Amino acid sequence: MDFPFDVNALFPERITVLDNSLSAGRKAHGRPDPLLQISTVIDELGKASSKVIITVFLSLQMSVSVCHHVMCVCVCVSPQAQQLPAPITSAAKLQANRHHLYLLKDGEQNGGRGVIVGFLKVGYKKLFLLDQRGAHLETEPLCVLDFYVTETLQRHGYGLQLFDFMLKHKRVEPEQMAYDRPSPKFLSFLEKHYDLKSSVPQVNNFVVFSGFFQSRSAVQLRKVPPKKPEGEIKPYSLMEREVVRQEQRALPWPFIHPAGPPHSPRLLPSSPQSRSLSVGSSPSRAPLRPAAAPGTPSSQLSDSCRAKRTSHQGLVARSNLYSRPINSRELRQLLAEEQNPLKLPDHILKARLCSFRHLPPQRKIMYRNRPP
Ligand SMILES: CC(=O)SCCNC(=O)CCNC(=O)[C@H](O)C(C)(C)COP(=O)(O)OP(=O)(O)OC[C@H]1O[C@@H](n2cnc3c(N)ncnc32)[C@H](O)[C@@H]1OP(=O)(O)O
Repeated sequence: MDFPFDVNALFPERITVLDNSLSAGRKAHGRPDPLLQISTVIDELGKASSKVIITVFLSLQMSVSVCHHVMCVCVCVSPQAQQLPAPITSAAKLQANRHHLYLLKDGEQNGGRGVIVGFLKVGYKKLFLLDQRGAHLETEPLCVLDFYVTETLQRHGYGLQLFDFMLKHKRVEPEQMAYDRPSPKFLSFLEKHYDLKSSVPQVNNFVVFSGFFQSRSAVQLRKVPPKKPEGEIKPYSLMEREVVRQEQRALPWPFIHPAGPPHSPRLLPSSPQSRSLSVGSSPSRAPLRPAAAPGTPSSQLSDSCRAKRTSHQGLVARSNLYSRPINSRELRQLLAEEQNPLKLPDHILKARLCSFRHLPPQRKIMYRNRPP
């Protein structure tokens, strides 16, 4: 790839390592690095590399379209129109990340001004990977993120020169690295030059080879902590108990009881109507639902609830006539009187009696003294 400026002046070395400073090392002729030109080189290489990806993407897409919808093959005119990915490599992205970009030039070409042959971009990434046994590991390997050699110069050994340089520079072995969506050419390259062929299946786009997990120390591979053990998670039963406690606190007197024993069966706890079945006074909150039309099933239900509530208020009022805590027989009697003809189901009656029996003495006194 040639440029309208002197590549040799810009990049004195055969292979230049660029980082987020976009500095090419030695400054040519005492001048500051021509950032704009370096940015142009990176951007153009990034675009060229992404074209390869886009071509693969489009050919895959076309073949899928042809297979499944013979009549609906869409011709893609521009990457933007197809919402294809932006170049993986650009000057701006390099500046924004802690990656390293290796640039290979051929200084002899282009009338001695040199051409850019290709580039390789690497960087560390936090990855969750599966080992051969399927265990999740948190890793942060050096990853190959982008790799490109100009079309006309491929299969001339330039890729190998770049890759070998990077391995020495980073002091890393090929099997210790992860590869971000490697193309078939790149996979073939890795197999040919580094004998990397058996990859360990992953659920993300990264490819690692079998040596990856053996060659890493325990420090580099951190097992992803297992899901919280059951004991640490607040069990549902406890949460429910907490809810019950809150409900008990919220239950209007006298049907609350302080601890332990069974109490009124919970009937649709979220429904104000079901709540009012077991209360002795009107709900303090405004109704959550609009009033139902008369004659509808829900209006019948609320009528029945209202009647029951009135009945309970009556029960409270009558119990206040006693000058001592009433016993269960008396309560039963009161209930029978108050509920008639609205007979409470046995289990509710039983629960109420039970609830009453467990009222502490002071509550019973309050019960007695409570105004109607
Ligand atoms: C994580 C990523 O970056 S994935 C994207 C990788 N990049 C690409 O696919 C872009 C297009 N391809 C290229 O730019 C280059 O082919 C690279 C970077 C993959 C390899 O660079 P090269 O200079 O071609 O590699 P080099 O000459 O050192 O090695 C040649 C070997 O690479 C593989 N290879 C290179 N080109 C091809 C090709 N067209 N078809 C199949 N295999 C190929 C082969 O194994 C080849 O050996 P062979 O010729 O004996 O079959």
